[in-house]
Amino acid sequence: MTEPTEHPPYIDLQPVMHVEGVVRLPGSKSISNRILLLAALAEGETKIVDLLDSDDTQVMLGALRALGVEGSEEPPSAVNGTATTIHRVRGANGSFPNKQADLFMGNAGTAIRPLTAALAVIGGDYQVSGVARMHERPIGDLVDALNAVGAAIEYTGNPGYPPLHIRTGAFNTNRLSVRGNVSSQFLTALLMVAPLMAHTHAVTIAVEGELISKPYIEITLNLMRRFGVTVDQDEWQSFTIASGQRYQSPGNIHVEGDASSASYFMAAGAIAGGPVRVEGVGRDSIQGDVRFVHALEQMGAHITMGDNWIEAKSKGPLKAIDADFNHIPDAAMTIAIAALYADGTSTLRNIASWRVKETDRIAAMATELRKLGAEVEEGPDYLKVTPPKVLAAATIDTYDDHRMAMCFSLASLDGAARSGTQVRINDPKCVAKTFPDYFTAFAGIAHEAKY
Ligand SMILES: O=C(O)C1=C[C@@H](OP(=O)(O)O)[C@@H](O)[C@H](O)C1
Ligand SMILES: C=C(OP(=O)(O)O)C(=O)O
Repeated sequence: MTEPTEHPPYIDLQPVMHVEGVVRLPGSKSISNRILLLAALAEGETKIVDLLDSDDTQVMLGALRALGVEGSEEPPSAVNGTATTIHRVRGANGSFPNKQADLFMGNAGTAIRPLTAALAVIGGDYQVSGVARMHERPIGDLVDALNAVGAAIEYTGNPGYPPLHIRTGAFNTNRLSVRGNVSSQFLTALLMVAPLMAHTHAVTIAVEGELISKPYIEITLNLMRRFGVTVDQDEWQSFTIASGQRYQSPGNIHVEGDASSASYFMAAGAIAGGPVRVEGVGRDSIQGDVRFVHALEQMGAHITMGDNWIEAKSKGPLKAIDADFNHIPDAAMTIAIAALYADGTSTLRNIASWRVKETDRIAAMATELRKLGAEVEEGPDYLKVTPPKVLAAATIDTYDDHRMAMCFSLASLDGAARSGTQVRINDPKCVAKTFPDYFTAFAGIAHEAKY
């Protein structure tokens, strides 16, 4: 593997013969950004252990700092031989000290959506923006839900999309309604701020129509509970927050490893030998993406799980899969790559949300898989992948999408079938969104083919 130099335009991955090893996962992005906001809204100081350090958490930390929320970071320390980080957030108890701020949210959906809801409900004078792609990612369903009950949010660019201007509204409602078929993050955002609207009366949030990515709502409800707020759930249709509940710091809270980041190593083990073990998530995880390994099992991989680890190894060539991946949209991208090594055509269904994420992931995946020789059929909400007999060497474009870069590293895993051709990944640094050290971790389990 050629290590990247300063701002490398690409990284070349030599064909890998065998994978084996142990990877300690970085903290979960979804859990980290939720905990940061809940800790900021809570009463008391929260000590956060093993927060993810990546672009998405840095924008959340930066925004909270700009809003006057106080915090500190301790230098990493070793606990039982493993490096551990500690962040402290002093909760501002349901408000933000700074009533005016210009907030840059990068391309972090888990930051901009919940924070927009919090700013709208708390009130002030705030500008909220992101990178160019963030200004193409929808936020209209959330803005509509909030403005319908008295928020004062305006679009300063294109209607339906950031950037936003948020001013003080006048809330007096006990019922909100939100669409759930574009992103579950809108419902997550409303759930997280509902206690701030429920001082004197209960607040119910109704979901209009279909709700996608449901396991992420479970993460939200779980973490709200850890901060002292319980939600009465009526299936996936409505959520009620009883009055008088306030966020209280749980004292210490630990961030489990990122289950979506685990998917690349689990797939590597399933494709190219293994065993590969990830540490930091396991059967106790609150992240829906751990269910990714069930899809790998269906494809024929051998999976074992402990409370806080998962291990994957190959049991022979992978079998093609035809399944609904609505519940694990992020980890499902890894299945599209595992499909390159399967014995027939795989179909990933119900993945329309891919089109409004870091890039249009259905289009990007189809284009790049074809470069490797796969036959790909792309639909509005599905992808069909038929692998080639032998993967072609290719230069993969990553569209500023961390998951494109991480997924396509797995296309180097057919060392046995390919003599000396390589995969080039353009702009590998885009992995910094959630996993800055990804390529070092990948090199740690990858054993190159020798010719
Ligand atoms: O709430 C969350 O932490 C997330 C929800 C999902 O988004 P959608 O609900 O938009 O599918 C997922 O893709 C994203 O990476 C993280
Ligand atoms: C969709 C993703 O991110 P975001 O939190 O920005 O929606 C992702 O990480 O795959």
